Amino acid sequence: MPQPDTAPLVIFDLDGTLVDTSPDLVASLNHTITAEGLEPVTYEDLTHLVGQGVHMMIRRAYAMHERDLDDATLARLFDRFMAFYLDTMPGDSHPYPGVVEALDRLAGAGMKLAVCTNKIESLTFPLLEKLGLGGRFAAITGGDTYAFRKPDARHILGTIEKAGGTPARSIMIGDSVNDIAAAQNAAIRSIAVPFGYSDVPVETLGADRIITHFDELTPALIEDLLN
Ligand SMILES: O=C(O)COP(=O)(O)O
Ligand SMILES: [Mg+2]
Repeated sequence: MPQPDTAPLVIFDLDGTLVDTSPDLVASLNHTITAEGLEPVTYEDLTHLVGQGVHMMIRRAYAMHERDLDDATLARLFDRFMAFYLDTMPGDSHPYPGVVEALDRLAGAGMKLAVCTNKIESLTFPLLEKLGLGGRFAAITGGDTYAFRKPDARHILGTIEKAGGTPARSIMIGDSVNDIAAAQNAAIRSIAVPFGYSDVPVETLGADRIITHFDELTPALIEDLLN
């Protein structure tokens, strides 16, 4: 049984929650697909493309343009995307307003922090490092850390275990259906943010709370949701 005084663990999604990566995701994807003669995607398209990693983003861009994509081309385009994204990282990507202050506030109150993202580790780790956020988390898990990823509950449960937390004292914060469904599947509390890349209104996701700015993310809110 978890002890009631176990430190809360606050788990963050990355793309569209902690960091606005949209300028660089769009630029890297367009660098990749326009070389194959496809029209560039727009920022509005991004909400339908992100969420399940780079391979899926390329696949969805091809599907959007009604173009076939064989496995060998996908592998080549993945390498092209990775090279460009890593080379230009962090580019224009930046933490959302109030993120750093919120992380300071929660850590200052003795809470643990973690990242659970479907972005693969080889992109997640350098991005967090380059933005100066890397050292703040008890655990960082990516879309390829396990053989499963959000919305699979085991991605969140694995993150909690790695961070030394307990499900009953953990809360997931994310921008998309993957995050809130994963939290529900893991039977933990969740908070949704409306400024990320959801393709549906976040009000429809069934999160326990919606915050519109990180200023609202306080130790008192976390304790309130966990009680
Ligand atoms: O990179 C993706 O496709 C999604 O990443 P996220 O889980 O951090 O939103
Ligand atoms: Mg996200």
